[in-house]
Amino acid sequence: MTPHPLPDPAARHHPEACTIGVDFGTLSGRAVVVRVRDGAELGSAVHEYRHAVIEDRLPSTGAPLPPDWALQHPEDWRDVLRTAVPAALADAGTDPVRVIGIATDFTACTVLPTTPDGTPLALTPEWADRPHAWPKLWKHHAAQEQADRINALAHARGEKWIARYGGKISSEWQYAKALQVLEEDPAVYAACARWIEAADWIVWQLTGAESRNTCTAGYKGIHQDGAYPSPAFLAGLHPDFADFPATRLEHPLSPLGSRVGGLSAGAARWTGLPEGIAVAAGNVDAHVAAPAAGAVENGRMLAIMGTSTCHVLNGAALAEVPGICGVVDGGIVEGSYGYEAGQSAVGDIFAWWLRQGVPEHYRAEAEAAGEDLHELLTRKAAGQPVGAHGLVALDWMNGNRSPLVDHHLSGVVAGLTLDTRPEDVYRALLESTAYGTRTIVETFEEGGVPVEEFIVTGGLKKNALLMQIYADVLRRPVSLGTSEQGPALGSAIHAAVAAGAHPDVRTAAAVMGSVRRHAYLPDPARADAYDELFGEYRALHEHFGTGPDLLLHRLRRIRNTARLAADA
Ligand SMILES: Nc1ncnc2c1ncn2[C@@H]1O[C@H](COP(=O)(O)OP(=O)(O)O)[C@@H](O)[C@H]1O
Ligand SMILES: O=C(CO)[C@H](O)[C@H](O)COP(=O)(O)O
Repeated sequence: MTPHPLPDPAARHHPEACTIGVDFGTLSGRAVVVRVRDGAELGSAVHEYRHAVIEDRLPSTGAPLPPDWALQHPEDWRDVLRTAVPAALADAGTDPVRVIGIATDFTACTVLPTTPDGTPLALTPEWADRPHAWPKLWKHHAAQEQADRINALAHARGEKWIARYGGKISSEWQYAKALQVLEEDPAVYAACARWIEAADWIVWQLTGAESRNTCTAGYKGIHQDGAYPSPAFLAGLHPDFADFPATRLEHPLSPLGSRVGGLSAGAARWTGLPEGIAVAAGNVDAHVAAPAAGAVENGRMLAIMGTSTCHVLNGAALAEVPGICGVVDGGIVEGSYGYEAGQSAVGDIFAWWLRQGVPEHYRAEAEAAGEDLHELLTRKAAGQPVGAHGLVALDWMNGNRSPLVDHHLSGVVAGLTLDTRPEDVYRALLESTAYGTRTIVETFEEGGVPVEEFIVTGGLKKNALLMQIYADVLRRPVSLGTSEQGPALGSAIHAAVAAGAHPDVRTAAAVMGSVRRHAYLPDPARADAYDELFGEYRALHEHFGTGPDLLLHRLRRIRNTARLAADA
């Protein structure tokens, strides 16, 4: 077969030159085609993962999964490349020859064990029946016990890096998950040649060669000051864990926006793109969005609001802020310290209430009105005065990522009466996530990292009531990234840099990114009313989230014991 002619280096200067950004979210992958000279989004497509989030049963055997597990299927990710990319090209009507580069971003820490050539253990006949062989999605929360031990030992040994992660490493990140595999299925751990973020694995699928990016290594892999945690520290967790980084992580790290290879012939066939075009280093679905939404300058916090929310923020100086997810030099963009915090469930909380708390006649009403349930409940909830429902909720249905870093906490709704309606609870849940974000903003400011602007991107920015609630609760304007696919646009921007169309991410962001500043302004009267309710939220936060013997932990223990006994 005659190989594809390698792309003409001059192609990057063609006025219709474009790049592809592919955003791998929790529930779907989204591809966009973006013109590099102005950031115009020429076309897009979405592909829903066939297996969505695997929480109940292992796909290969049907065996029940233990509580707090969350897996995904690697073929669902490859399907995005085979379907959403060609569909986005078709939607754009773009000749593939105009595409000069592709970049991807992924949820993180979504991590999987592979063979030396990158084959997921989950897709091998020998290991497919073992739950620990499967990719652990970022929201896999069954490694909290391992995370607790990691944190206790890090503080006991005075590890310098622990302060870079707010004083606590999350059970959602690479080490707790890997330690859980080692302790619960050592054979799988032994067969694992590479423990790799899906953000890097998908790039491996595009180029045919392994690469590792600085973003996931820094925020999820505890790579700080040029090194991973020491063998002495790791041996203190488990004697066979001492060489975990050296054997399963070690690889040269590629900066964000760098070219890590050319599109392989196989990936060219999947995607319909020219073989050899630039492929950018992998990235995280939150951090990647900063250049798309005017958030590369220091002090501009970007909230990527979807299933969960990530708050990414650049700062001029290194500060040790308690309870954040992490700070990495150049972790968002070169030249700044990149800070990350987050809420492990936001859209997921609203989806839960739509599934469980809405009566059938509401569904019928929505269908008759041609609305989805979010739109119906939002419309019903919009008119009531602040506080009229008498509710305050804790947005911890999937644990608390920041600032408590505890995924065995759970949600609370206070103030329920026999008159409470579904839209009242829906609104209280919307508000609870705003209170959680205000707690994070205040944590950064108290920690010495200024937050001068609050910008939103992600699927939730379309909910006008939610955005106005955030402006009122935060007592500050809410700006909006204008793209409907912020992370995917961010990836396309990184692809443009990798392809040489722009010299660096900051320059590309100025040309290709776009933000609608101060789209929502706080209403002083509502903001005053929310100050009182935020005070009640903080009282619940302290009561249920801090202290030595927590009711929510006891309930989690009782729940898990009962479920495991029932499955035995
Ligand atoms: N109108 C809406 N108002 C509030 N939440 C919404 C609305 N529409 C969808 N959602 C929530 O958005 C989440 C999906 O966010 P999205 O950014 O599209 O995906 P991902 O989290 O995979 O990146 C779901 O949890 C869903 O419940
Ligand atoms: O922790 C993350 C980034 O650091 C995850 O990627 C994020 O929480 C999940 O993304 P989404 O809510 O868009 O599905």
